[in-house]
Amino acid sequence: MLKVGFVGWRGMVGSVLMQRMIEDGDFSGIEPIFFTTSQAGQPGPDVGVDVPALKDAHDLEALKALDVIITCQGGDYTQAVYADLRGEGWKGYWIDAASTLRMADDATIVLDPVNRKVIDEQLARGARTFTGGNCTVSLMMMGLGGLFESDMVEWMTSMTYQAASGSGAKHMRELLNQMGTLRDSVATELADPGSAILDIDRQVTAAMRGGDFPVDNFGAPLAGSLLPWIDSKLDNGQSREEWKGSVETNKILGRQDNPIPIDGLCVRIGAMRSHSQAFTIKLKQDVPLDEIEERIATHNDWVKLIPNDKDATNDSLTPAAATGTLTVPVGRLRKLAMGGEYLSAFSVGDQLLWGAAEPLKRMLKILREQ
Ligand SMILES: NC(=O)C1=CN([C@@H]2O[C@H](COP(=O)(O)OP(=O)(O)OC[C@H]3O[C@@H](n4cnc5c(N)ncnc54)[C@H](OP(=O)(O)O)[C@@H]3O)[C@@H](O)[C@H]2O)C=CC1
Ligand SMILES: N[C@@H](CC(=O)OP(=O)(O)O)C(=O)O
Repeated sequence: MLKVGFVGWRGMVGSVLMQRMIEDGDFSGIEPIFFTTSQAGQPGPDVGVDVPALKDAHDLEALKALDVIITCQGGDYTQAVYADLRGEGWKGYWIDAASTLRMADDATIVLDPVNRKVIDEQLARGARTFTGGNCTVSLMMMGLGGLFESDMVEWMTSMTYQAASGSGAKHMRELLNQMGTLRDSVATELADPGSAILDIDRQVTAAMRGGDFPVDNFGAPLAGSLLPWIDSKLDNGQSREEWKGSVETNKILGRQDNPIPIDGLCVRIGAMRSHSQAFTIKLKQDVPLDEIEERIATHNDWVKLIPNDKDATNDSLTPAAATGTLTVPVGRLRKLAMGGEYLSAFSVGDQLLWGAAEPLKRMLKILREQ
């Protein structure tokens, strides 16, 4: 029976992973061992099978006894442990939600509905390090996988609308506190249908700019506003999040030698946990729209084509509709005014499911089938 160690299982991404594994009965047939950086010795979680007390996540001897380690603990933990573990000769499988190792030569980015072939090739070569992709990248590829599979894309831009959860649990709380503060600042006026909307707007703006507005985590108002920068700045003016869109997509597709140009702007908005993206896609040829729709809709079991009309779009192509589901709706498909080779599309997806936990969960399953 595979001995599988879980690190970071009680965090936000880890909790979603636990929930999905319990739902699908993934804990039966493995020997799960839970690790912590702060609660060693405490009882392990209830996952439907007996588990030992929590072990110290920095205890290399305990980690070396494992066949597989799945970590959702974050990049700092990976930095602290991975190289030492490999340095001491550990040959187990490392499955990681963090970005730290993604672009390393010996790491494979996993998104098996899109790149199962790449994963299988890497396994056959003896690869032992697997990482989940960036959330916007994985969600984009789940939605548009059919276009990549049929090699239709010459280049693409992705303009993102990313949820607060991508920054972590504290940020989700702060977004709600910001929303509440704004609402509370005009509670009296809102209760009076006769009050002037421009007065309400002035008060809300003053509250947003006020010294006691809660911005400790985001550093700026997000509720009632947006933040057009995610992650650090690179020398070429891209944000790191924007850079990932290109390098990770091409690595997932196994075409680093012949990359598809992909670029865009990544923007944080006041959604809770579903990322949205607007795409401009330059096709290699003027392919008819019904063929494009067919390719997209039949690529995997989770993509859902949304008709390009107002009711269907506002009903099904939103964070409110996609959150908590594995469905990746794709819509607003139409040819742009620039010509038949220019396609627009819009997609949404839960960034904690396909954007983080689900590819890791499925990679463990692939290992179990080996
Ligand atoms: N957030 C996201 O959207 C995505 C995140 N990732 C990656 O996953 C990593 C983890 O992200 P995320 O899950 O958001 O991180 P969290 O901050 O939610 O959890 C990380 C760790 O914090 C510790 N912790 C301390 N206090 C608490 C508490 N009150 N509740 C739960 N855990 C607590 C836990 O470790 P311990 O038990 O050891 O104390 C936990 O494993 C990221 O750093 C990133 O590398 C990847 C894709 C998307
Ligand atoms: N940066 C992403 C979340 C994330 O954790 O990405 P990565 O796994 O690439 O570090 C966001 O803010 O939405």
